[in-house]
Amino acid sequence: MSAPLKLEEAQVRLLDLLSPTPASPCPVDQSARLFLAEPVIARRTQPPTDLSAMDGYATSGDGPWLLKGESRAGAPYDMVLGKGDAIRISTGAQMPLGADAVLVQEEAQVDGTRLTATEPPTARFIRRAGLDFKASHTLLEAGTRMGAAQTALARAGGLAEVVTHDAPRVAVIECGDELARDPTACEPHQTPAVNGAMLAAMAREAGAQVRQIGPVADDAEEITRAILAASEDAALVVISGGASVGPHDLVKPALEAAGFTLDFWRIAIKPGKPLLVARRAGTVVLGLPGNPVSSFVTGFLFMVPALLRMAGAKDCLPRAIPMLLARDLPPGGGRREFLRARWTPDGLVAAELQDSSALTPLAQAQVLIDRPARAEASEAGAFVPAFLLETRTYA
Ligand SMILES: Nc1nc2c(c(=O)[nH]1)N[C@H]1C(S)=C(S)[C@@H](COP(=O)(O)OP(=O)(O)OC[C@H]3O[C@@H](n4cnc5c(N)ncnc54)[C@H](O)[C@@H]3O)O[C@H]1N2
Ligand code: MOO
Repeated sequence: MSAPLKLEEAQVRLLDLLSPTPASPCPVDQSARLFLAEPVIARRTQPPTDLSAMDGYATSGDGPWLLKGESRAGAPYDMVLGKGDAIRISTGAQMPLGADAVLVQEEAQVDGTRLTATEPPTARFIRRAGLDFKASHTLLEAGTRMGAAQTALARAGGLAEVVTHDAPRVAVIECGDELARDPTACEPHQTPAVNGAMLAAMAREAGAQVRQIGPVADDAEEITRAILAASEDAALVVISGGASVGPHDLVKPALEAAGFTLDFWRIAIKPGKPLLVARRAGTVVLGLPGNPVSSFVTGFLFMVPALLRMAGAKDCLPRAIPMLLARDLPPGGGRREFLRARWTPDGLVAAELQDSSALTPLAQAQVLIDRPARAEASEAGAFVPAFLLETRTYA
């Protein structure tokens, strides 16, 4: 049995087996959550001309000024201002030719057509043409995830369509004789099936189309059939449970029977050690350990990055950020550990209960603390690397 792989090595091995989905044009307004297959290039300059950043008066030269007219957003003043001239102007309206400053309304005094100022007008309140971007500039690179701000930028750049990768398809299988599909009808010898729904929710959040299969019994033939059915239309098949060493952990023999080759098995992290990756032609199977928290953590560290790779993301792996500890942490164990922690206004508080079956602390956690193997104790006030669970830390 080979030694468990280092986390980062295993992540790269998995990502290297996967490729992005095909690309197709998509209306900008419907592109949220998809990843760009081609860069977004500006078709226009923004702003296209100098604009006023304030409500007030566009002025030319020194005052007092003679008021000549008005420039409103959408209705510009189309004559040239001479020295000593001014016009009324609104925020976002075009500066007329010849104007060199803006006098804000609060500092203006108007008497008929005569304008005077309590403070001098300033060019700081002019938004210069091209301040935001110029035509032909790259606004968004390929591999960027579209969201609210990116939609706004692409539209401002004059685009109605962008080219995005199709949403990846993933099948999620859960196995175990003890799993009750219906949580309201769970016998004492059973446990409600949670991993399928949990992983499906994570995958949907990552932008994937999900097919959920199971619960499947601990039976090698049934698992083989489920894997074959799942791989018909999904390039990634995620199986939870049955990945360990017990006599009922049948995912490995089932994969072999379905014609898959094991790429690696076991990684040096807690929870999540007995993770496996196998492949056959264009299909990759990611086998996650059955303990629900192990499935969640490895879903976060492996499944979501895999889906992001398929979705065409530039950066697929989550990035840890240094975060302040609100409470002391005891020394780390022999395996690199991902601790469930709450992110309070005082800093991070790791859950007391770190058992890989315990869903209560998981559901209360906003953060996973990345604790190195054999870490020394850390004191409150120290910074530790941590992953935010519910943000766009991936891309
Ligand atoms: N002798 C050893 N035993 C175990 C080892 C080991 O190295 N040597 N590793 C342990 C570790 S670490 C983990 S993690 C688990 C993983 O085991 P499996 O992937 O085979 O998972 P199962 O045995 O099928 O289930 C474990 C546990 O989780 C519950 N479970 C499974 N699937 C679901 C689901 N879909 N919904 C809810 N709960 C689920 C299951 O009932 C078990 O309680 O192995 C250790 N053992
Ligand atoms: O690695 Mo297991 O996932 O510790 O519980």
